[in-house]
Amino acid sequence: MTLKKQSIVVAGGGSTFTPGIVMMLLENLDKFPIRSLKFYDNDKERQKQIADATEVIIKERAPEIEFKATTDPEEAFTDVDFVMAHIRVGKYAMREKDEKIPMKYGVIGQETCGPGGIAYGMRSIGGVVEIIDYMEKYSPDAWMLNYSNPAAIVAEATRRLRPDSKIINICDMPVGIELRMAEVLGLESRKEMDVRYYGLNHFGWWTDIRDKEGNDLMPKLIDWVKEHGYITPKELEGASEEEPSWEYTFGKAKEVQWLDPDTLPNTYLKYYFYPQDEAEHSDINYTRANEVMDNREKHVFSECNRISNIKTAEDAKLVADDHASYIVDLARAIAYNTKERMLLIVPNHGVIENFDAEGMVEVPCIVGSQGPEPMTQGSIPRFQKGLMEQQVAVEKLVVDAWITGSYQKLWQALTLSRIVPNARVAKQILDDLIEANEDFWPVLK
Ligand SMILES: NC(=O)c1ccc[n+]([C@@H]2O[C@H](COP(=O)([O-])OP(=O)(O)OC[C@H]3O[C@@H](n4cnc5c(N)ncnc54)[C@H](O)[C@@H]3O)[C@@H](O)[C@H]2O)c1
Ligand SMILES: O=P(O)(O)OC[C@H]1O[C@H](O[C@H]2[C@H](O)[C@@H](O)[C@@H](O)O[C@@H]2CO)[C@H](O)[C@@H](O)[C@@H]1O
Ligand SMILES: [Mn+2]
Repeated sequence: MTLKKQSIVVAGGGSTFTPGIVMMLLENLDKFPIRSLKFYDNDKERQKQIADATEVIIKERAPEIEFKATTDPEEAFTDVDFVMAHIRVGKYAMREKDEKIPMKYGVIGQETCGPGGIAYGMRSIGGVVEIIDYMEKYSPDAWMLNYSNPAAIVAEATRRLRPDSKIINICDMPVGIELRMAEVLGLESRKEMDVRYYGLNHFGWWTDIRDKEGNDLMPKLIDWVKEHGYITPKELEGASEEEPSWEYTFGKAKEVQWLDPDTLPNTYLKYYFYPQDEAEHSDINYTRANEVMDNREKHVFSECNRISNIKTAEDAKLVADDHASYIVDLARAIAYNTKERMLLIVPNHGVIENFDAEGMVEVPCIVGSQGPEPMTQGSIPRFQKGLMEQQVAVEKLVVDAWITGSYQKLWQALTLSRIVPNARVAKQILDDLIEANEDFWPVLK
């Protein structure tokens, strides 16, 4: 069967993840053929560095694909089937502030969790909605596959502000963890596992993992994780290629797992269970944003500029990663009705029987041309229900604050977060964040 060739625009073409997505798309042309690939960004210079290298790569490896980079929305979003969005409103400079301002008050600053995530969410909502509107104006039949973070707040905002839009919010943290689970189990691929999982984005639990013969893989995984977290056997023997802060996170997962011995946790729960540990472990003068600027950002841009300068990508050191494989799986599922089973962020609507119907939950879905069809997860225990009710209220209050311009709602959101110790500290952090974000947030009264 001849597969329809797709037209894609990457929104946030200057993203450090764009090369990985390009490499993954080029590795999958047999399964996901492409006629046109465009980049869109609001920072021409940043995007140009990635685009110039991509031009060399495509000329050498897939010259039949029409490639263009632009900052013009009409040019970018006309005649596309998919918008693959991974923007970072305010870029790393603002991520650095998200991470350092809370630390002034002894509170962990993090990209998508707690005060850092709330600040990031207040910046992202406008940028993501703008891209949805461009897509619907210029390619009304297209789907938006959104990676832009903080996915939980962006998902709640798009549910409220664009309820009928064809947008799917996704996260690759479960993918990254499942890759490690597969290594622990000695499996060839994480796709040999069928999982049951529920939660909010960056706030969930695996409850059942089986192989294709239906054998229960949870006991072996639980035995490993309660001892080692998601550190793999190879890493345990000292053969780690992971960045130290990520290795620390995967190791910390064991202390998170202890809270519910029958499940396996998303790594991000450490921020909600051990916020003080995370603040003590963090250096206000050099946070994750600094690590990313010094490593991933430097590597991606220097490698892209090298390729552009020598005008060949023969020895390109750009790799497709989990982030990329997932978005191709999702695009294929929609384009060709593959009925792929994937964790996606969708409106609850009864998927979790005893949880807020209007909460955006991360659960296994069967994906076809009509989009995601969630798989019900039944009732959840009091512990997780209590945690999720509190966290979803934080996320909803942030969207309330953005929509209404309410200082009070945002103060409530910060105060309600498990990561912030009290209302006074919440207000101190809020007032600093308002000042730092004056170019990005709506005016709060
Ligand atoms: N969902 C997930 O699991 C997951 C995984 C990895 C990364 N991400 C997210 O992907 C995004 C990109 O990450 P990164 O580290 O590569 O960031 P980055 O700063 O390297 O790239 C983001 C790009 O977005 C552009 N941009 C910012 N605001 C824009 C706007 N309003 N319109 C168009 N373009 C805009 C920037 O100019 C930049 O080129 C971030 O939101 C990050 O959190 C999500
Ligand atoms: O601190 P960063 O920018 O390196 O990562 C923050 C993101 O971490 C998760 O994505 C990971 C993914 O889980 C891992 O498997 C691999 O693909 O790297 C990604 C980026 O490092 C998380 O899901 C994202 O939401 C975060 O933005
Ligand atoms: Mn994520």
